[in-house]
Amino acid sequence: MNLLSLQRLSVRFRLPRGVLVRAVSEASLELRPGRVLALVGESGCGKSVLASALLGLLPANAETRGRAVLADGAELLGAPEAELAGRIRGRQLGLVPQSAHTHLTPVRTARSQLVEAIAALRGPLGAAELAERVGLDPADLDRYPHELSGGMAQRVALALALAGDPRIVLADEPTTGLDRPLVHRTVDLLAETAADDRVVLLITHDLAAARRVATDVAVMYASRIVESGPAEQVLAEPWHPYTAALLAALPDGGFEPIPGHPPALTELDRVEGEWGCAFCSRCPDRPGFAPCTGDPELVELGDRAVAAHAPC
Ligand SMILES: Nc1ncnc2c1ncn2[C@@H]1O[C@H](COP(=O)(O)OP(=O)(O)OP(=O)(O)O)[C@@H](O)[C@H]1O
Ligand code: NI
Repeated sequence: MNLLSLQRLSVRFRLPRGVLVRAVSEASLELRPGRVLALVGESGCGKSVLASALLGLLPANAETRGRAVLADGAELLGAPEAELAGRIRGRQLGLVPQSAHTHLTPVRTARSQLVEAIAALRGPLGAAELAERVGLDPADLDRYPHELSGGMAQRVALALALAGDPRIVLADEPTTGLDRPLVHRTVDLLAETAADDRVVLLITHDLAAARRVATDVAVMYASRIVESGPAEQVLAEPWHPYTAALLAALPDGGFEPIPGHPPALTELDRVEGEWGCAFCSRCPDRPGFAPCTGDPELVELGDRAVAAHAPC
């Protein structure tokens, strides 16, 4: 059973003078209970836009296509704001923000913010129970945000995200700016959250953090998911040259940076039309200057999927 199923989700932004930004293209994902799905890829590839689409938080110039269906059959895309605010956000989908410290109101204790969230969302657990669930001493809830260590602030942020007892937790770059030990504690906490029969969508460009806790990985490049599957398989034996390049850029993968830059998201139709795949211009596997003859759409093979390259 899926808690959330994305079916060919696309998002584009309409800019003045008819310019279109293709931010998410045909993304399909299954979010299953007990799993941590890491959505990885370089900056600007569309990860946060995908999360915003699920939460109904896209700006007015955005257009969506495809489906995002909850376990009860509810469709998230295009759902009325009243339903999203009253029934979905916080209750079915919780959001762990990028920066826990700046997300908290500085002049109020953690407890008062948590109590308010529980009341607003009519959450089933009290503040002390939620604190315990995220490994926080309930006494620490009486601290003001500036009195919280980085680790405590992360735990408060997670407690806030869990206040409405959502089964789907979206964490968008929850480890940005943290030192390595705190990165580990934060993602371990998310993994514990998932073990509680929830699913965590961990959006990150920290592949090492993803490798630590993810059960599943989806790799995004220039608006498309180019590879997905069980984490241990995808990260040990990547099929897409972009996944391989990301792994080679890690310290223990050789520290080999990926040359060049992704194409502009306003240029993707042209680039894919010309080259078959948007990664081609950076692809180390590409023989000479022959374009990919593959289709950028995902092909499923068992529980893995990869954009079909005639090998780059
Ligand atoms: N309202 C908007 N109008 C036009 N373009 C937008 C809008 N919002 C986002 N974009 C573009 O969509 C693209 C995807 O952005 P997104 O924030 O999803 O990237 P990301 O993968 O989350 O990157 P990062 O790792 O930096 O967070 C970017 O090129 C961004 O400029
Ligand atoms: Ni290619």
